Amino acid sequence: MAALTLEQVSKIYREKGKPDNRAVKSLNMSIHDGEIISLLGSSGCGKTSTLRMVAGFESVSEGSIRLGERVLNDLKPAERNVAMAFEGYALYPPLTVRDNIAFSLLRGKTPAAEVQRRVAHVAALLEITDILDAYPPTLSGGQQQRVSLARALVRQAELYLLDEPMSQLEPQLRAVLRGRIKEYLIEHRMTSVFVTHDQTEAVALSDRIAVMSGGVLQQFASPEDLKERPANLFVAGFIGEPAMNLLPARLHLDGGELRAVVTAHGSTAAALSVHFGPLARLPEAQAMALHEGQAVHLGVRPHKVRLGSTHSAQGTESAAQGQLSFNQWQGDQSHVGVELGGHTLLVVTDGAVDLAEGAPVNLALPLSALHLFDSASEQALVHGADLR
Ligand SMILES: Nc1ncnc2c1ncn2[C@@H]1O[C@H](COP(=O)(O)OP(=O)(O)OP(=O)(O)O)[C@@H](O)[C@H]1O
Repeated sequence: MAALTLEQVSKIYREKGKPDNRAVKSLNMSIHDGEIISLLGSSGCGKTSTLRMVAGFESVSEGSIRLGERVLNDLKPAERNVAMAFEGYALYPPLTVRDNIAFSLLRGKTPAAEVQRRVAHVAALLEITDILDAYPPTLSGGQQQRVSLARALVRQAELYLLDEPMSQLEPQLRAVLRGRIKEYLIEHRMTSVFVTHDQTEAVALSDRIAVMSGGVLQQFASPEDLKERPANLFVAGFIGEPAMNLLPARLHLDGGELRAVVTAHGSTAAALSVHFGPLARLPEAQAMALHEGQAVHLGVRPHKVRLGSTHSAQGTESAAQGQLSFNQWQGDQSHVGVELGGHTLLVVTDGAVDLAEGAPVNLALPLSALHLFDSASEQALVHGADLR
C-alpha cells in the first residue's frame, strides 16, 4: 500500500471550436497509506476525471500525482500498480466470471491454488459464488458490477480506485456489501478512493470525504467534521439530509457578546436572535474576522432544533417563537415548518407532532446546532460545536 498525493492537479478538456473546459481545478489532496476516502459531489463536478487521471486513463493537464515516492503523471496505466473498478464494468465477454476475476493474478506469478483461494474468498464476500462459471453477457447489471469490483479487490495493488462500485445494486444488498467491503479494505490496509454521489455511502465507507463542486475541492474532512464544521455554505447545504437551514442575518457584537439577528421580511424587527456567548471564547484570529453589522448566513441543522409548546430554552440554548406552517409525518419522523417573520425554518423530530397549521410554536436552538457563514465570501466564521 502507499500514500497518494495530488498537487495542484487540473484537468482541462480541449475541443476544437469550443472554450476550454477546466473540469478539475488545482486539486490538492494527501491520502494516507491505508486510508479509505470518497470523492463526493453532484454529476459533472469532476470526480471521475480525477479518478481517471490517477488511474492513467486521462492525461494530467497540470500538477503532479504521486503514489508513495513515484510520480505517476507519465506512467502507462499498467505501470502504476493501481487497481480500478470501472463505472462501465469493462469485463472480458469471452472469459468466465472466474477467469475475469483471476485475470490479473494469472498474468502475474501467483500460484494457481492461491489464485483460486483469493477468487473464492472475494466471490463469497460479494455474493457471486454461484455465477463463477457464467459468462458476462448472461449477467444482470448488478452482477456485472460486482464482478468488476471483485476483479479490482482481488489484486495486490498499491492503490484501489472504485468508481460508483455499487450503484446498480438494490439498497439492501448495497448496505450489506458496504460493511463487508469496508472490513476487507481495513483488514488488508488497502489505500482506497471511492467515487460516489451518495452521501450515505460516502459516510459509511470513508475515513475522510472530499466534497467537490464545479471542479473545486470544497472540503476534505471526516464525515463528522463535514457535518459539525462545514467549511463553507456549499458544504453546509450539501451534507446532511434534509439540508441545513440557512437564514440571512446580521452580526451584533455589543457588550463583548456575539449575536446573530435574522430580521423579519419588510421590517426591522428581529424574527430570530441567537446568542453565541462571549466573543472572548473565540480564538483571536476568528474573532478578528467578525464585525458589527456583518452580513452572514445563520445555519441550523433541522434535527437539532427542539420544539415545545412552552418556552423551554435552557443554558446555552437560544429561544424563538414562530408559527407552524406545515407538519408532515414521514413514516419515521416529522418534518415541521416554522414561520419566523417571513422565513421558514425546517425542524425534524423523531416523534409525531400534535400541532396544527397556524399554531404558535416555541423553539429552542442549542448552541452546538448553530453555524455562521460570511455571506460575501461564503466561508465559515463560527461553529457552535467549537464553543461548547
Ligand atoms: N472525455 C471528456 N471530454 C470532454 N469533456 C469531458 C470528458 N469527460 C468529462 N468531461 C466534462 O468534465 C466535467 C466533469 O466530468 P466528470 O465526469 O469528471 O464529473 P463527475 O463528477 O464524475 O460526474 P458523474 O457523476 O456524472 O460521472 C463535465 O463538464 C464533463 O462534461
